[in-house]
Amino acid sequence: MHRITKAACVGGGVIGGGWAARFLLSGHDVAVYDPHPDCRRLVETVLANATRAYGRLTMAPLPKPGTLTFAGSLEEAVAETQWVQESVPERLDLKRSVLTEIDAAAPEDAIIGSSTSGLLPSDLQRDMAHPERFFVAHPFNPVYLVPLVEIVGGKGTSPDAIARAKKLLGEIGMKGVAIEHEIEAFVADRLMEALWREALWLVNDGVATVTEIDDIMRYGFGLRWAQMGLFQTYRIAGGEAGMRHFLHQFGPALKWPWTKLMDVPDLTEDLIDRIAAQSDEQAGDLTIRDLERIRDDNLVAILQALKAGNDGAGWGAGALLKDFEARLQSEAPRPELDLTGPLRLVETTVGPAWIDYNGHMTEHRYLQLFGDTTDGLLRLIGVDADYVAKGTSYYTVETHIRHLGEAKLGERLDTTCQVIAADDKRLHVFHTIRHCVSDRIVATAEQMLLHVDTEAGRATPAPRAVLDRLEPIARAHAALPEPGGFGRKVGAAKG
Ligand SMILES: NC(=O)C1=CN([C@@H]2O[C@H](COP(=O)(O)OP(=O)(O)OC[C@H]3O[C@@H](n4cnc5c(N)ncnc54)[C@H](O)[C@@H]3O)[C@@H](O)[C@H]2O)C=CC1
Ligand SMILES: C[N+](C)(C)CC(=O)CC(=O)[O-]
Repeated sequence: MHRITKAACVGGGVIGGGWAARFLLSGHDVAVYDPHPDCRRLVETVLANATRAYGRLTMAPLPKPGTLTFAGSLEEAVAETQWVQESVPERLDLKRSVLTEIDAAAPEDAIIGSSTSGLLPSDLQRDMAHPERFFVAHPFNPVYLVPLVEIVGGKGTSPDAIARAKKLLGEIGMKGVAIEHEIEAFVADRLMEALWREALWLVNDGVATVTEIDDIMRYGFGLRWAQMGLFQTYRIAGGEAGMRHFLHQFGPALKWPWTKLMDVPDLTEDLIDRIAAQSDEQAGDLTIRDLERIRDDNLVAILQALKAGNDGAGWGAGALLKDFEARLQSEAPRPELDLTGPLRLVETTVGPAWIDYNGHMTEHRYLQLFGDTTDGLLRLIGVDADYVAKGTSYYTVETHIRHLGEAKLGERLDTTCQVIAADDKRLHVFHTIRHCVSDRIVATAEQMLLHVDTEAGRATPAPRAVLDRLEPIARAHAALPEPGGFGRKVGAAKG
């Protein structure tokens, strides 16, 4: 099966840069071809934003980023690639000629996607010698955080290309949704256009300002859409009687004059001036770069919240993130076992969702980090997802955390684990969280875990295979100095 080792991005603007970042941060090499003189700076700016966002998005060990190169020609960029993504401006003639050039130069087994927002794939592939490997892969800005890609084949596209695209998108944490029928603007932009048109009318008619419309979305229905979409949201709005009742109750309103959707407002200079001026006022002092960072932090927080949703099983885009993290965990190279000191197991960045009303990392995130550290140790001794699926695992039965410093937004932290003692049922560990830069200790945790039969809910001896990995660590750590704060109990000094 084909895997991506190198991707090419032809066109390195907002979207091409986003694709490049997505591939690079998933560990794949990327060659960008874009004749724009400022292309390198623009792609590197997108990559800097993406790297910052990824540091906050996931606790899973990210792969070593791929190598970014800027090719001097399209032919050079697409050489030895498995995926070529075209993201040049939205003009049929330009895209057609660029795609035909890509088709002539790319390796035989490479697949070719176009980022077009609405042009028909059959029109785009018309002049290609190998149209079967071409499809629309319509992404969403920022490509490095929003996972959806609409995959649309044209008349000449082979089902194999669509299947490969979906699989390869999964490897880079994206969700390829294949759309059977090719229509202009596909599905997402059809929906967004409808709303956009209505919003333009509301501004045009002086009913609402740009800020009011955005507030109405972000304080209201926009919150619902990110997690349940349109139909499931309305199903719930029908009460216990569900969708059928909802349709009967609100269906007649569709015939009332509630929308102007069928007409398109003229984008007169006057309307453009009005929207641009209101948009400037709305942004205030915030630059596009400021807004990008705010947007990215909010998207990260939303994705993390959705990952924790549905009782921890993940929901929607959060379930996808959870699967992506599981894949990263399983593919991460196992660290070299250095037994000369406590094991370094987790490195992470304090994300926005971790900050409390005191402006620093909130207490339950410490427990999360300590839990992730324990998980890191367990994976090292063979207790991974497959092991747990077979019916035994370790449960934490006691934890004592000491908070010794503060951790602020964006700071890098790492954790270590010292095994204090272990036998066939018990595992006694001492974890430490430090600031990566200053090495200052932020918190420690002492934990006792028991090896359990998860079905019976009772302690049971760990198998020899696990103990064979655990015991050498425990023996080496027994020779280390006792960590500061070990065995301390909670209590006010008696006066
Ligand atoms: N901006 C957005 O929100 C979204 C855009 N798209 C689609 O992505 C595509 C690109 O759009 P953006 O990145 O927004 O445009 P952009 O204007 O930011 O970038 C286009 C880039 O293509 C380069 N270019 C022009 N001719 C070229 C050629 N012959 N070979 C290589 N590079 C060439 C330009 O120098 C420019 O850097 C369009 O098809 C658009 O519909 C898709 C989803 C969202
Ligand atoms: C404005 N747009 C049509 C180019 C938007 C898209 O295609 C997708 C997005 O990111 O909203």
